[in-house]
Amino acid sequence: MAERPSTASGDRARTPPPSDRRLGAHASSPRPRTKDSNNTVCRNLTIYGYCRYDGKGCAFNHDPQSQKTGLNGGNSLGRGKFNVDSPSFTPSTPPKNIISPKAVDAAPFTPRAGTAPPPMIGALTPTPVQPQFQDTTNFLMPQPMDQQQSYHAGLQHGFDNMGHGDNVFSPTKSPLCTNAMKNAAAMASYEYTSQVNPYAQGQDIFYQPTQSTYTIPLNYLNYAPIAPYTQKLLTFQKNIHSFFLSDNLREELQRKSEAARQVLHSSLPSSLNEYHSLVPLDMSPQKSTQTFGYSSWVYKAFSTEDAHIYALRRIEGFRLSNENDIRVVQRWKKVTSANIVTIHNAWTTTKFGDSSIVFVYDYHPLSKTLMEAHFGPNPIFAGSRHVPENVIWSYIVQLASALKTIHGTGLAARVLDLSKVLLTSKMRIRLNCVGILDVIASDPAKNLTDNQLEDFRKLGEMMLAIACNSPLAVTPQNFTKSMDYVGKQYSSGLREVIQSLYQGHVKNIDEFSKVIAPHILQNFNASLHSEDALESELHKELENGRLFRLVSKLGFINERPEFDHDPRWSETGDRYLIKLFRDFVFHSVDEAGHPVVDIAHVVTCLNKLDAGIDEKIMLVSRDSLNCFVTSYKDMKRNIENAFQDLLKNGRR
Ligand SMILES: Nc1ncnc2c1ncn2[C@@H]1O[C@H](COP(=O)(O)OP(=O)(O)OP(=O)(O)O)[C@@H](O)[C@H]1O
Repeated sequence: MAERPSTASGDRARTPPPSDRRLGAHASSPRPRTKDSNNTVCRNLTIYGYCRYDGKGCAFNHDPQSQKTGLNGGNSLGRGKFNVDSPSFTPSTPPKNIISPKAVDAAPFTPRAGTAPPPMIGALTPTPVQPQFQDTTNFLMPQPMDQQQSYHAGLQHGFDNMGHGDNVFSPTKSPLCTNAMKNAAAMASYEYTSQVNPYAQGQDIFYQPTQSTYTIPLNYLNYAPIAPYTQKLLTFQKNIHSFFLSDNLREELQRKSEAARQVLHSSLPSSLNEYHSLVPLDMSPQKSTQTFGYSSWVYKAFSTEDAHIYALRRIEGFRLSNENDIRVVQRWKKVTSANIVTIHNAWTTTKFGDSSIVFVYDYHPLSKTLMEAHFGPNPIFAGSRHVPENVIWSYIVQLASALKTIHGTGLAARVLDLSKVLLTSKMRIRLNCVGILDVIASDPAKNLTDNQLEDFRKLGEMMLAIACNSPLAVTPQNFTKSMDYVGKQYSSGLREVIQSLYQGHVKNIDEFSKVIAPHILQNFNASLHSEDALESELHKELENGRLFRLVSKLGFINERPEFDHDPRWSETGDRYLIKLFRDFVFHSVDEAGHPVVDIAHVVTCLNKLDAGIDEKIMLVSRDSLNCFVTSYKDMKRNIENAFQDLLKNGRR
């Protein structure tokens, strides 16, 4: 058997459509039959002027003479019976129905259905097929393609390979797939057409197009998962996790969402400025005045201005003596860093029955302070003998990043303390309560440089406490013992960094950044990995959102009670097919009549429907007496028409 030409240069024209390869060698090939091909001028000559497979297996006619003389009618070059040299056409008898000149005054034609595509008669009228068609061998034979179709399919197939090469949704290969499904899928003849542009049907309220034209019909709707791939599966293997957000991430997000929406009836003020529904976040009964010199309280609250959730920190019993002190908040508002909890506002209030000052910060649900995370009742590294070194480096790098921003703005953090650093998600920390001390304890005697040096010293103290797993390790009398412990458990690099921070040898953030540069790069790499993983997760949900909209459409259309008595709604025409299609997608049964619950099948069908591909499907009536052969493309149009009908009468 001559080898089939298939190159990237356009000769792919004769590459069989995917269905051929998928269905095996017995499926008929779209290659031209020898008898016809001898006479048919090779299309590559027409397009490229030559055929690189001339004499190497291409079965078409490559004789330039035959093109000139119009062999086979010469129609492939437009030089057949009728061409530019033909004499002009004069009818031998005058036409009977001549259009009257009055027709010029006729009203212009306005299509009733707006821009909706014209219905295809064949598709609107389902053709009952007798049950003997269940002999699927009939369907295994794809229609022979003419040269034009073949060329088109070749191009389309080449394009399709870009995003769909692995055929991840081939139901015929799915291990979960039943024979009933396989039969239906085997009937498929994949002839992707260039007309399918799912976003170009401007009537769809779910897919409002932003651009009206595409030069290439991009097939956006084929599912193509992106790296990183957590599991190595074969192309035909799929599991439920490949379609949805991972369980752990989903649970974490759900729990955060639940915490954010929590409300509580309490004796707290019902509102503070534009904030309402206060929920206390500070559960510890002991109030320490160590950081601010005052007791502080934290509440979650909703804003009436933007409906976002914020954390309000109240400093109890503070009386503002100088109005200018609060202005520094404006400077702090401009300090934006991924490692700082952003401050938004501050004002004084007497609503708590005393004179307090309230600072507004971003709210990070379910966050813990480093003090709670490492020394609270459920420490995060309870199982291990000491905190892993990479965790401590990550803390150092993140807090150095916060200090770089703060010091670079001409400010000092002044709140580096284990109880003022929030762990907002895994290994992700943010410096909290920035700006408070500049308002309530402005100290003109201490200049900015002193405060910045103090920031480094405090950072050293925090890291020493975490490395030794004890807040008491930082006292001057324990220092030598603590450093010995760090020297034994961790690398000399970490020991030196902690020691120089603690002893005040670090003078500025740029110098310090150079010392920890290798760890900054390591952290940067880790955060890019994490970003990739999250993007991959996001990508899965993107597909699900689209499919959910499609399922919603089906739900809107099927089994509408108000049309129950209208036989035209669900038992005839398009809607009947939609109903059967719904059965095909969701209500499949295996050979023994048992329900098939296979989400891979559902996702596959919905993706194909959304893409509106030409693949054929067989829909069987519920009494099994009739079968209908239709295509996803027709189903897509039917559903769209039915949905548009609903919209015409309904309220949105
Ligand atoms: N911006 C915020 N978003 C979400 N939760 C926060 C925020 N700020 C603080 N919290 C939470 O509120 C709780 C109390 O925080 P706080 O800073 O008062 O710690 P603390 O250990 O009680 O300190 P102190 O003893 O100084 O009051 C902590 O569990 C913390 O996670």
